[in-house]
Amino acid sequence: MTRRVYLFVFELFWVFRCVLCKLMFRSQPAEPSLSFWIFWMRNLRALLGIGFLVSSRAAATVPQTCSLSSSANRHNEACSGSRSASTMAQTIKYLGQEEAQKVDEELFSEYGFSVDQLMELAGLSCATAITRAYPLASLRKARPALLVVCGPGNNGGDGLVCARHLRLFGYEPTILYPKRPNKPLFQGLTTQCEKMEIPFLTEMPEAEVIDEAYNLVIDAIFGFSFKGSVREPFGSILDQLKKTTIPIASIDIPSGWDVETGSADGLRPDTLVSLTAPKKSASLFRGRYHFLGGRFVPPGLERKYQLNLPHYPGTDCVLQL
Ligand SMILES: NC(=O)C1=CN([C@@H]2O[C@H](COP(=O)(O)OP(=O)(O)OC[C@H]3O[C@@H](n4cnc5c(N)ncnc54)[C@H](O)[C@@H]3O)[C@@H](O)[C@H]2O)[C@H](O)CC1
Ligand SMILES: [K+]
Repeated sequence: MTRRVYLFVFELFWVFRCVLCKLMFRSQPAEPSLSFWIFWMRNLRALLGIGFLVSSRAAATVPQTCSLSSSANRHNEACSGSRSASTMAQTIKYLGQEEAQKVDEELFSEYGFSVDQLMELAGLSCATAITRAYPLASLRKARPALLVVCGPGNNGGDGLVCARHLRLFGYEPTILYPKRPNKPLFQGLTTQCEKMEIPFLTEMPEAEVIDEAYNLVIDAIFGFSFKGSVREPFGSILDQLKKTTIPIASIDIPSGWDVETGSADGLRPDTLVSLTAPKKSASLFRGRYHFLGGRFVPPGLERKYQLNLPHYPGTDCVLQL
């Protein structure tokens, strides 16, 4: 600490000298090198760090300071260390259906989010997870073609957003969207995809055609509001998907699975992207990649539902579990 104070005084002196030279002689002392300035900034930051440490110790009642973003990475690293240590001891919570719906409702009613906001973040998380699990260079077919199957609720909306981002990431998604809700949100998302020149299919291809034409299927049919036995046209669509051999990436829940108890003869996705927090059925997921996405949970909501979410690294919107 004494060394840091000494350095800081020295650096202040240097700056003062520069200013003085400039004013008195309209000249500059030997130009400090870039490495000098980096050195100077680092130590100034270190000194400010000391100040922050002292003031945060004094304010011992402030429970969590990790959400401060601009106190440099050094602070974030310190937080991530302590946070991951604490979350390692507790395990991430797997939500039941009702609880998942309550968390969702509270995000809108108590925390002021809008659906399209969260859908955008959820869809971006899914697209990012897909780029991690299936990078463009790893795809087997000459064209980076993907099939995105969208259902009638918000899970389908996540699929549309995901497709749009994947298009921007260099993939070639094609969308099947057989039941389109008559709401401005979904109409807007559909228009955006059309304007991104993403083709829409009018009917579900046979499993062999899918295997031939695409590298991956993105399953955005049902999420945490799915209940009962599957109604048409989704029964036939899921039957085809079960027969495909290319990987399936499911958004939030493998479609057709009971949200809590899964399905013995349902889809077997290769990837699952759980949004906000995994649902109970995710414990039965046996694919290769399980990601957590939807990095938008406010701390109060996380505490209330004891979600024990793991720490997302840096600015990532997705985390492999
Ligand atoms: N908080 C978050 O994490 C967010 C998650 N998002 C995504 O939203 C879905 C949940 O959306 P919701 O609209 O509530 O439900 P679903 O998409 O699961 O589908 C409802 C839709 O499906 C029909 N349906 C239900 N059961 C059946 C059935 N047995 N057969 C046929 N059709 C059925 C129902 O009638 C509705 O039309 C969540 O999983 C996330 O993916 C948000 O995007 C952002 C916030
Ligand atoms: K799904």
